[in-house]
Amino acid sequence: MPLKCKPDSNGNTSASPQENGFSDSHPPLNSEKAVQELIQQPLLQGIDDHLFEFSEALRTVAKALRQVAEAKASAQAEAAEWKRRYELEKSRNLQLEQKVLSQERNTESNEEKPKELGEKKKVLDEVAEQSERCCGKNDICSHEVLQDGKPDSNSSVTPRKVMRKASFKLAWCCKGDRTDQHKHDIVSFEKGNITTAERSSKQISLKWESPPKTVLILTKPNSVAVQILCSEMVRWLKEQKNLKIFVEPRVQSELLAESAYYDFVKTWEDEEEILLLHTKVDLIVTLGGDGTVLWAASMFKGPVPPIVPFSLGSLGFMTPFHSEHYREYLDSILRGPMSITLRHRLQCHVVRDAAKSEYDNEGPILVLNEVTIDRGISSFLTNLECYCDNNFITCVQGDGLILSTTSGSTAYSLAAGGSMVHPQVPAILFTPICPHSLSFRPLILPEHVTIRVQVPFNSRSHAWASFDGKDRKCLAPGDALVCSMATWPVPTACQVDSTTDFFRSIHDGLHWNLRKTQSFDGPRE
Ligand SMILES: NC(=O)c1ccc[n+]([C@@H]2O[C@H](COP(=O)([O-])OP(=O)(O)OC[C@H]3O[C@@H](n4cnc5c(N)ncnc54)[C@H](O)[C@@H]3O)[C@@H](O)[C@H]2O)c1
Ligand SMILES: Nc1ncnc2c1ncn2[C@@H]1O[C@H](COP(=O)(O)OP(=O)(O)OP(=O)(O)O)[C@@H](O)[C@H]1O
Repeated sequence: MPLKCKPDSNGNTSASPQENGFSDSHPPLNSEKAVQELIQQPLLQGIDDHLFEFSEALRTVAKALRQVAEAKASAQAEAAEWKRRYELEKSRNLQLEQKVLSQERNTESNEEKPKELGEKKKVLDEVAEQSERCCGKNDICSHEVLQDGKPDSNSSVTPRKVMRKASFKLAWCCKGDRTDQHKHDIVSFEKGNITTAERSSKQISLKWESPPKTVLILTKPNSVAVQILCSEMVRWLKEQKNLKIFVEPRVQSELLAESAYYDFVKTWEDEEEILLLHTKVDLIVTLGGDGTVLWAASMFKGPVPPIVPFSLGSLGFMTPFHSEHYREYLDSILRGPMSITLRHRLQCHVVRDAAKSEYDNEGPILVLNEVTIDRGISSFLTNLECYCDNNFITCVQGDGLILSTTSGSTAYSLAAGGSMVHPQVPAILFTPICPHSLSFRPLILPEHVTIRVQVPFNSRSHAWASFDGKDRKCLAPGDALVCSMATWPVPTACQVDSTTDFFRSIHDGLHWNLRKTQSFDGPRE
């Protein structure tokens, strides 16, 4: 029976002795019922306390287990990356050693001529130079990343015989400086002063070392204009440039339905072949809007060949090439050099509380724009605990949170009040969606951090994660999303250079800060 409360002289409420069954005239122990209540009351209280403590302890253990699982997964990912680099370096060295050996076999006498000695030294120097040239450590070496023609050593896919890819070099350059050396020093110490020796993100230029031979064309579905341009472009690339052409199975069927002439166009049959596409394709052409660029990037879970995005959508923030001039553009790109934007991607893991020590078995998801955690169809506020390198950032109470790349800064993050950031800036944007607070400002975090977004155990509702606006996944209370910068960027060709293209997009695409100019014929100081 619930106890009724009445206020005392101080206004506090307490149960009266009569109402709680204990009165002066009937001492408590005289009543069997009262005895039962007396015995049970402190006992229940004790059990509740113990249960509470026990559940708190369980939560702490679960949290510790989750942290261990996260640390383990990130160590495993790092180890796999080191292993991949090691294998790559080993096979490179082996190739070069074999080159030296075959040269030695060709030498007729044991007395090597000075010229041969010189050549041998050159090859050995090449070995040394290559191992020095790669960024090593934790840097992303564009040479290694983009010239990598080998399937991922972790991949479960059996490597098949692959075509040779065109090789190329990437070089940082700024106005007046077209050096093609990799430079890694960010600071130098001169007379005790710290100075910036080299900027990390200069304009990047791609120079082919051998001509590209294979092009993959990806198209927006369901568009007649795209279909017409695609068949015209395929014909031109084959007849004028003699290139091998890959398209999606859907597009191959469309082309063959149009004419049997297109029987030279190649495609793939299963997911395994898609995983190996980066070893065959020198260049990707996209025909559509930004969504088609996102689609192209999502097909490549590892290295991505350079993308040339032609604009056949309405906004086209990442598609600077106008389709009507495709011949001139492709002509110049196939000859090289071309400016590229290395667009960073985020790598996301869903950590299930139910699995405790296991990452979601679907593996990491790479996004070019953003990962969004929102309330889905639930009408409750989302309640998301956010950590940056295990430091508590804040609890997002609102419609959700966007973790965006700088390329995605002009997409959903912008609509939620985030800053627009040049795509070459290496950073992660932390932008709340409709936060129910007056002081929540968006953040921009450095590229090296790991962000964890946790749905609390006591959350009233589930949250939903979506990746570049697709593949929604439910996050139950206790689940978390862990996000960090991915190793594999997306190189997109620039029409002019990344800065000119960026400003052109925000002016032409978003009409940024457009206002009628004030007339000059008003009052003056
Ligand atoms: N409120 C919003 O602004 C909102 C809501 C949901 C999704 N989105 C964005 O849509 C993206 C998916 O694009 P889609 O084409 O597949 O879906 P979509 O067809 O719904 O198009 C979304 C719009 O966002 C634009 N867009 C996409 N990426 C951009 C970028 N990096 N910079 C500037 N604009 C960009 C596209 O051009 C398009 O106009 C998501 O990654 C998300 O960023 C935005
Ligand atoms: N090759 C493809 N296969 C399947 N879906 C695709 C493919 N290319 C694009 N899409 C999807 O089609 C949708 C529309 O594509 P896209 O954004 O390129 O065109 P758009 O909407 O006309 O352009 P804009 O947004 O600039 O108006 C996107 O959701 C995208 O994910």
